[in-house]
Amino acid sequence: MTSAAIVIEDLIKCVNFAAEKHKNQRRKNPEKIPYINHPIGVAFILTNEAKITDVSVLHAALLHDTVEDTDTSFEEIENLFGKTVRGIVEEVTDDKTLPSAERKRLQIVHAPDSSFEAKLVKLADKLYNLRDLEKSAPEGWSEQRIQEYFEWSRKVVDGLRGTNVAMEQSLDEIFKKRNVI
Ligand SMILES: Nc1nc2c(ncn2[C@@H]2O[C@H](COP(=O)(O)OP(=O)(O)O)[C@@H](OP(=O)(O)OP(=O)(O)O)[C@H]2O)c(=O)[nH]1
Ligand SMILES: [Mn+2]
Repeated sequence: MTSAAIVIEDLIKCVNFAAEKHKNQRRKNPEKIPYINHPIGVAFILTNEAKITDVSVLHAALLHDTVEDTDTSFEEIENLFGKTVRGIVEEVTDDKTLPSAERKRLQIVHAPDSSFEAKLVKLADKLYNLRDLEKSAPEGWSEQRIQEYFEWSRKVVDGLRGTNVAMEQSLDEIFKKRNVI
């Protein structure tokens, strides 16, 4: 097989793995979109808008919520996709045993110390989620909760800057529209 064929085969294996893991989950918005649309959309922002070709980053984008939100373990990811991908996924995974407010605080604190690869995944994750929020918010979210998510995201993104011009510009336009500047 050519190296291009190996890369494609590995990426399809990864999309399939993420789809299996998220198969019973839906997004929280009223449309109940399949959860897998989110990790695929994050990977697509990275290829299409951020012009990222680092395959480990694309794998990590596809897998970024599997440990946080499904029964997937870091060992499983390492066995199937290698140590580099495992490392990036570990960096972008919140500790779900902590209360939500503490997880949110830690995202702000840890953002500047993240690797370049993890920062790329985090920027794309935030961009996808903020665009999603602009379209239709999760059921039960008040205007205040939506605004707080924008304000918190701004603080996380501030710690991720200097990583990718295209994504940071798109995020800044969203923050400006929301008066979070
Ligand atoms: N905007 C939006 N978000 C949804 C929807 N369905 C699920 N989510 C997920 O919910 C998370 C944001 O909701 P919160 O209530 O703030 O998060 P929490 O569960 O971690 O406390 C995001 O997690 P995450 O991807 O891990 O990112 P992060 O917010 O933890 O950085 C996002 O992917 C939806 O319909 N719209
Ligand atoms: Mn996510």
